[in-house]
Amino acid sequence: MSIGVPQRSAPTPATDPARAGQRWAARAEAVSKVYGSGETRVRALDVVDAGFVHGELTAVMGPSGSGKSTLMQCLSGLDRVSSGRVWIGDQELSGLGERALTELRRDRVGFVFQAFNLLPTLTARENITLPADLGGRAVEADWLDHVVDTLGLRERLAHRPGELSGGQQQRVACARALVGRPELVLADEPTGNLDSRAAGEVLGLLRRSVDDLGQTIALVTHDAAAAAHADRVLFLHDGRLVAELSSADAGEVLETMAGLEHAGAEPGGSGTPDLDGAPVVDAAAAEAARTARLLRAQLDAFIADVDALAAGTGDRRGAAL
Ligand SMILES: Nc1ncnc2c1ncn2[C@@H]1O[C@H](COP(=O)(O)OP(=O)(O)OP(=O)(O)O)[C@@H](O)[C@H]1O
Repeated sequence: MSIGVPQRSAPTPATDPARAGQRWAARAEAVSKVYGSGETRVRALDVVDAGFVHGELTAVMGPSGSGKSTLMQCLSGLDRVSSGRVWIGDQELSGLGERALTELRRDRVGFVFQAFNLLPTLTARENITLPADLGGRAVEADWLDHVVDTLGLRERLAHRPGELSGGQQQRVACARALVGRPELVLADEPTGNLDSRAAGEVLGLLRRSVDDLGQTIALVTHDAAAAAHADRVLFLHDGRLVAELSSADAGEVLETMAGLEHAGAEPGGSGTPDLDGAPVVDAAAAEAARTARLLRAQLDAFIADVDALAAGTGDRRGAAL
């Protein structure tokens, strides 16, 4: 498959006739995201149209710096788009204030990251129910049982993270993301810290959570074997959506990635400077900024919960902590 570098992304998901009637868990329409200004200006996303079909596992691939994490952050409202529109289900994000965005993230989006982000002093069960406990929502016991059994965690519920393997910790993080039945789970390099056996286990359970639990998952990965678990694979290059594969095997994914790198992406590179000769933004700094934004969002959620508690609507916090 040969990959050119098009001037614009693939057809708008909402208007593409081939996609008529699809139910979108999330979509981005003509989304651009620009970081910085002047010489350090970087166009991380450049008029991207991308949709995530309800009940499917969609992988997002592309060379380093191609905009994968930025797309995930814009989709989840962790970052504001510079232009374009984003929906979670039928809720458009652009008109929402910070508090409404925080609540939408908490109630309708589940996150799984490379670092498992479990609280070390809580048991696996307490970690899984923490978001619901913080939000003052009851956990449906039958659903919790179903998720725990699907993920093979029944025997580990009383263990703390330090007593679990990396793969088991990531399964707990997946259960935490799934138990609230979010519209969308965003999994950003969830197997990046795992050995190949544990990675295979986690990918298998993400697949089962789509097939058996009806979940919608967006999976950011560098690994062609991981992307081969997906129903569709979207490829970003220089901030643009440049290719899409359905039910691809690892060989087809690798071939497409090779085409992208041949088209001029920097493997392991660190940016798409907007101006010729502009300084390249340091990837570690971008990662630190991303972590800071995530922590900020968690803090916002915490503050919103405290406000709810003060208003008498969030009475389960004490039980969790
Ligand atoms: N907060 C930020 N400030 C400035 N530039 C940023 C910021 N976040 C990302 N970038 C830049 O935007 C571009 C896209 O970054 P992004 O992290 O989305 O890429 P990626 O495809 O996820 O890369 P990787 O595979 O290395 O994680 C890069 O050039 C990056 O340096």
